[in-house]
Amino acid sequence: MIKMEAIHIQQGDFSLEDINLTIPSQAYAVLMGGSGTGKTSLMEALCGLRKISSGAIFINDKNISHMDPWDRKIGYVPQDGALFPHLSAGEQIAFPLTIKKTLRNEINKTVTELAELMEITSVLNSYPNTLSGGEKQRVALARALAMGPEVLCFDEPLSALDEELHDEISQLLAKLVKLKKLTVLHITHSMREAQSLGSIIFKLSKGRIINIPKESHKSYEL
Ligand SMILES: Nc1ncnc2c1ncn2[C@@H]1O[C@H](COP(=O)(O)OP(=O)(O)OP(=O)(O)O)[C@@H](O)[C@H]1O
Repeated sequence: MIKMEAIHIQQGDFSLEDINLTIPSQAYAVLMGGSGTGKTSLMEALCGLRKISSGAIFINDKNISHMDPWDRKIGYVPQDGALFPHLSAGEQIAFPLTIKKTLRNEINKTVTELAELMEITSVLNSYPNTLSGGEKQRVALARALAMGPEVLCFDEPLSALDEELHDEISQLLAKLVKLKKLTVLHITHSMREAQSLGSIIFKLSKGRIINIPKESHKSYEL
């Protein structure tokens, strides 16, 4: 379970105050809301990439508010995947494990397993500039899974993909999350995406989190 309690974020003139969000274990939560409402900021706070001024964040009742990002057991796929241009696909997947000084043979085993799962074994030695859009997303996903996370965070993971690829990666996300029994927070502007993947849909609007009941997803004005 993810619990964000009374979160306050201040950055320049923008602030979020008293944000409360609960996502049950193994739920697939989708976060929607207008541009600039603070969705990415909230996700980055959860991942430990943005400072919170006050409040607390729990994962499965453990207070992670002051933990380093790599200790939070959260896999993060930022907007556009954010692959490192100078690392091969295999090195990208190995990266979080290298930071944690994992043994080389353990790293190799994880990279091999994740590459098989993501069907990217043939491109492990390729660099991002030669990967297709779908391959890049698969590498970013594999990298997010490398540390064996309990939670996955996706920031608009499908928005840059064409329709065919959108459906392919969308199905892959749904499959992975079930297989690995993960709890998910996924940001999107697409209600279609939210409806097809989400078990819970939240909207961030005017500094408040609103839970959109499942039965009213279709008619809800975003
Ligand atoms: N480092 C920063 N310093 C100051 N202001 C920032 C910083 N990062 C983001 N902001 C501002 O915080 C607000 C929220 O940004 P954020 O990226 O969280 O919104 P968002 O809901 O994810 O938007 P979008 O849907 O367009 O991606 C915006 O007004 C943005 O300009």
